[in-house]
Amino acid sequence: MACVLLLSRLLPFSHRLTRTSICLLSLFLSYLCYCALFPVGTVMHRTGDAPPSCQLVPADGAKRRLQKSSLSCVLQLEARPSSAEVQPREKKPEQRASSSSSSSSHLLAVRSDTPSPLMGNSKFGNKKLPNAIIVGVKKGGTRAVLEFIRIHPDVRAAGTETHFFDRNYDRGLEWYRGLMPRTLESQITMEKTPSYFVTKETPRRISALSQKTKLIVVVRDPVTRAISDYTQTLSKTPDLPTFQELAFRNQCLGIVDTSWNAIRIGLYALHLENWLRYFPLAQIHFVSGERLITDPAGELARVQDFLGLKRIVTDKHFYFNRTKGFPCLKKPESSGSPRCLGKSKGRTHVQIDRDAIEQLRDFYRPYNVKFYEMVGHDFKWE
Ligand SMILES: Nc1ncnc2c1ncn2[C@@H]1O[C@H](COP(=O)(O)OS(=O)(=O)O)[C@@H](OP(=O)(O)O)[C@H]1O
Repeated sequence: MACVLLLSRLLPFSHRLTRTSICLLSLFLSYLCYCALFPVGTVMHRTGDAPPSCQLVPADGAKRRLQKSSLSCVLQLEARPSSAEVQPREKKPEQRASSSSSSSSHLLAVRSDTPSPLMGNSKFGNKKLPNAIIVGVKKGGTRAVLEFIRIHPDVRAAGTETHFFDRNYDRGLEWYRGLMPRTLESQITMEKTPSYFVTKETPRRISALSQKTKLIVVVRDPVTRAISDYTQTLSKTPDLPTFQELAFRNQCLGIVDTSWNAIRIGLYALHLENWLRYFPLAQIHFVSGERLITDPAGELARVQDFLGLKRIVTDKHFYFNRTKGFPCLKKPESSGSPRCLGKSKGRTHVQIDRDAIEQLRDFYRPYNVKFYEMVGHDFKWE
């Protein structure tokens, strides 16, 4: 109003203006003063409130989503730690492990073994250290055994290789336990890490934890196993030397390079000696990697017997997938689809010339014979 009075005095021709036009002008000038004193926005929202266009609205009962996703909305919501809906939840150790690409990437869905917090511990059990471990051998068929046995209702398994007893021992038992699924009292906890079989410290460490731990070793013709191992490494490292260059110190003289891991792993008798210093033979079960492919139900029957489980996994659960060339799990009755292991299982092997294969067969023969004697079973790797 002060502005209006001042203006009316300054205007020499005001007398010519009608009362109405002065009123209109004063209203307009009042509006200008008001705008100068209170810029747009200062009175729209209380501090801390999101603009209405950014508020969270319930959708589908449980989930919430942003009504509008403008950048300003996103920034405001990020600054609100209490808003659980927009905070990415921190991954649990087993989830971290599951999502990382491991050497044993597999198509079978890794089960989420951790129940939702709403379920509560009493109903869904506790995380326990494993009662049974598949300790080897690399490329023997360890993933197939684990995925087949874990369809048994009394078995629960860690989805990924923990490497606790070889690479992660310093992390401690609670770290290891944290990787395990929750189990009921009646259920067996399992894990598989194929490198355990050839790691010197592992048998001592497992026996120090529990001498009752049941051990499973999936063995396969060491020559085929070495070629499978090499094929896998080559798929990740294309400029690798040839198989023969790595397998022999001198191929003409038939001198095999036992320092190459792919060769060393196949010396089963030597590795087993180390295990027998800590565990009786009766506590170790050997699965034939070859029969696991031709008769998965038969091999799984023996695994269930060894673990003291009712024979629930039977031939009803398997079918032979011609495209894959391997047995796969049938569609479960409830839902889902048939499940085969992933692309890294059942690769086409690199072609190795017959002479090299014969030389390796000669090299492994005495070790194989010794191994058959030790375990009391002829695996017929000829
Ligand atoms: N049902 C079924 N489906 C696919 N693959 C099967 C199956 N049963 C056994 N196998 C054999 O498993 C071999 C891989 O062994 P692992 O799982 O022990 O490999 S790893 O050490 O975990 O990388 C894999 O070796 P490659 O054939 O050399 O790829 C398979 O021969």
